[in-house]
Amino acid sequence: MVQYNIALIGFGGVNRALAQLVAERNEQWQAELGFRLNIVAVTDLNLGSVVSANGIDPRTLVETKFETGGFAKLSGGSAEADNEKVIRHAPADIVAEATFTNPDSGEPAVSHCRWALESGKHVVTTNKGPVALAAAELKMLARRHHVAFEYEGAVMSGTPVIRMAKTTLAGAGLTGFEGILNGTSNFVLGRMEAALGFSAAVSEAQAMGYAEADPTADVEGYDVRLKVVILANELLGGALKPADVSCKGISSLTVSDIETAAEDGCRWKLIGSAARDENGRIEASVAPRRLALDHPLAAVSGATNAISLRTDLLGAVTVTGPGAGRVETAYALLSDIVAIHRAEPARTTKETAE
Ligand SMILES: NC(=O)C1=CN([C@@H]2O[C@H](COP(=O)(O)OP(=O)(O)OC[C@H]3O[C@@H](n4cnc5c(N)ncnc54)[C@H](O)[C@@H]3O)[C@@H](O)[C@H]2O)C=CC1
Ligand SMILES: N[C@@H](CC=O)C(=O)O
Repeated sequence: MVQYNIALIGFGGVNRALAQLVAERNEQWQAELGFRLNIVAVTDLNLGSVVSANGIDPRTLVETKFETGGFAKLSGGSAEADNEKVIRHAPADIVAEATFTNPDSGEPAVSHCRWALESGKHVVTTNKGPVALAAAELKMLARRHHVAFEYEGAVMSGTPVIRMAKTTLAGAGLTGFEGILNGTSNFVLGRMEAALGFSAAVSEAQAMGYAEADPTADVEGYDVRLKVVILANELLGGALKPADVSCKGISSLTVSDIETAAEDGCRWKLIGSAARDENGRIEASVAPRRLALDHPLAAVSGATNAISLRTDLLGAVTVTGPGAGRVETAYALLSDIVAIHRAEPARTTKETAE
């Protein structure tokens, strides 16, 4: 039986959903994917940390109502998150980083990834900060330590974009993209179309688990800006920083703007885009746009995202699917683990007797 020991860093919506999936689907994964997951460590700023080489029961993790510092009550638990010690020394093969995204420095998530890679552990993350702001360093560390740095969920949650474009569209001549890349703002715009106020719509998005810890990042476009940087650098060979991407969010749009657009047969959408010109220069932006209803992105509703990848050989290839959500994003972590397993199963798997 192949089993990966996994450490969860940050125990909010996404990693909690991953623990729930482990509780429910390990047998199915073993049969279909050829491995199972064993949670050996969890840290969270509010809850503390817990480490157990034999594994922590995922049902206990998801079903217990922990108070602040509550992991101290578990065997091997502490009220302190102690991230560096846990990441460096827990007996994990894979570290799943899902703490909050810091759009300015990427910290502390960049350090979490760095500690894991330096100690020979694979990293899977949904956190946009390390990917947008420190990908070059973290990829170099991963190569040096013969481990993987995977981050499919950093863009469009569990909907495959980064790996799909890099592998399945290799050679198609990608020259640019435009898309709806933030589930919260698209959800908010839809609720405002139904005449709900801006703040109430944002509160609904928070309750659904779509929004960032600080939803300003969603509605001011900063989250999309990080995603545009990630896609431009990963898919168009850019070396963009957030400051290279002009950025405007949806917070200045009023219900009246939205009604006027509807009267004109249009709909407001927050669009992230980038294009490479013939000199190799990349222009990238984030801005609300009034789209005619027959535009391919106009019908994308709720927390759904969509991206049109412009290619030389195929024209536009459009992918649509969930752009946010706890389980949807936890699936992205699983897809990263599947990629690690398929790439080099002999490198890190632990063969244990059944
Ligand atoms: N929720 C979603 O739909 C998506 C989320 N993401 C990203 O995934 C990450 C996790 O998202 P959620 O689980 O929804 O966020 P969340 O806010 O529900 O959970 C984050 C958890 O990290 C913990 N945390 C914060 N700083 C920490 C630290 N220094 N050490 C240990 N724990 C710390 C918090 O206490 C919280 O429990 C974020 O970076 C987010 O941007 C990416 C795609 C979609
Ligand atoms: N807050 C983000 C979550 C995914 O990145 C969003 O709403 O899209």
